[in-house]
Amino acid sequence: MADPKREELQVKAKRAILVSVISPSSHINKEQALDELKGLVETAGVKVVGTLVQSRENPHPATCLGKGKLAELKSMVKPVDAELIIFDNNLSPSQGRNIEEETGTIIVDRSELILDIFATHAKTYEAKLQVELAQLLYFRPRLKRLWTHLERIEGGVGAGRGPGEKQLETDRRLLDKRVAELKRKLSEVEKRRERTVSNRFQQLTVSLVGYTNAGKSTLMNALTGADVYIADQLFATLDTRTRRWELPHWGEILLSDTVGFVRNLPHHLVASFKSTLEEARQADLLLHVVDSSNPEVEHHIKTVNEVLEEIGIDYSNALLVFNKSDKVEDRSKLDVLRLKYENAITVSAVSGEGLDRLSQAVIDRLASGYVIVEIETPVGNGKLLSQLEEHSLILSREYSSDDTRVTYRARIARRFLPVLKSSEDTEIRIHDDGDQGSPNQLQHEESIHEV
Ligand SMILES: Nc1nc2c(ncn2[C@@H]2O[C@H](COP(=O)(O)OP(=O)(O)OP(=O)(O)O)[C@@H](O)[C@H]2O)c(=O)[nH]1
Ligand SMILES: [Mg+2]
Repeated sequence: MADPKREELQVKAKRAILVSVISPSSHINKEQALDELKGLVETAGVKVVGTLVQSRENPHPATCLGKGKLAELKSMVKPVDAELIIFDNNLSPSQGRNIEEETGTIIVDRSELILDIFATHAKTYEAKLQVELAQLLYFRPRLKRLWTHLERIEGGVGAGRGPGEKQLETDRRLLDKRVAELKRKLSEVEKRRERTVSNRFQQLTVSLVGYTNAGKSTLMNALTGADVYIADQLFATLDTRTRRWELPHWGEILLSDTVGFVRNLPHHLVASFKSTLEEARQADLLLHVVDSSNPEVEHHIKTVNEVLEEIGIDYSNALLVFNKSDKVEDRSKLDVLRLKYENAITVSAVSGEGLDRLSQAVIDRLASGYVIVEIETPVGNGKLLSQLEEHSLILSREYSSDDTRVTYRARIARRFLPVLKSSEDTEIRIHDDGDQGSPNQLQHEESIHEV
């Protein structure tokens, strides 16, 4: 069921020249400049037929490339039969138009390309709404150019002249209407999600975040087993990116996967993907997965942290996971990284190396925020039971021999401890040991209430 409106916005041409304008002081050198873009382009199903990199202090305000390079680009198009030119830079609407006029070829910039990839990959209802919204917002100021695309694609007469202002006005109004409609639908979905997420208080959640291609999904499969999609009634509203993860000697938690980050993420996309990252915002712990075999690893870490900050997710407690250790050729580089990021865990989602250590580190992190409580109370203390059900995970109930009293054992976040009020006939004991809350190993006891 292709949505014709969306179809129009997708890159259809298949042969492309890739272009990048980089600053001479950039950490990226000319040879590497297009590596990432090549990966993105291939994901979009486009064939690279030529490349051009210019080192320039600042992109030219009118054409991004300097005059000479622009002429060079123009001369490259015909011999290789390029159907479009893809810039690694983000172009202003007028830069895009100018380059298009100069080269006579469709121009796609970094944001458009990423939007296009997201549009093809969006699977869930919400993701589709978000991508469409992001696309419309991005294209709005570029409508004029888009019309030129369409005319060229259809080989229409008057290519390059663009539609009359009147037509543009009508289009903008239609577009604004659709934007409003998408926003309304999204806010409904968000409300529903908020409810689902907050209902899941008792179940601890860990979220995987990280640069695109770091191996988040692979790690998710390795940790949770390939086919354990959630089919349980209670979580029926979750999509398949959240799975159960059985931590040894700890119990079951939820692990959720998120969309990958890239540098220069289109601004509108960041905003509209905020709610997709709601899982990450509510998570008890973030696992920040990085591809430790990638030479850009430190920049990836920085980018991810910047995006997290931009969308208001606290990453100070994230646990860094150096993935793909099997692929690292120069182990000494990995050692340097590990010295720098001392608490990071090194793993390979493919070979399984380090996964046990990762589970243990996750348990240690989660445990520090939780304690086990033992509460003895008369049977029928409904108020206490409902408090426990709301704020803790009940691990066991045991009745006294005459069935008049019950002892609950429950795991509760420290911050919720004040909720539990002792009374004359209720005794609360907190088990707070080095293992902080592992349900199987209770040692030291600390009583907050003496009967
Ligand atoms: N050698 C090696 N390859 C890995 C490892 N983990 C993941 N990969 C590969 O890296 C590629 C990307 O893996 P994904 O799991 O899709 O990465 P992702 O982080 O989910 O990517 P996005 O969903 O695009 O953000 C795949 O080809 C994986 O097979 C690993 O530990 N070692
Ligand atoms: Mg993935």
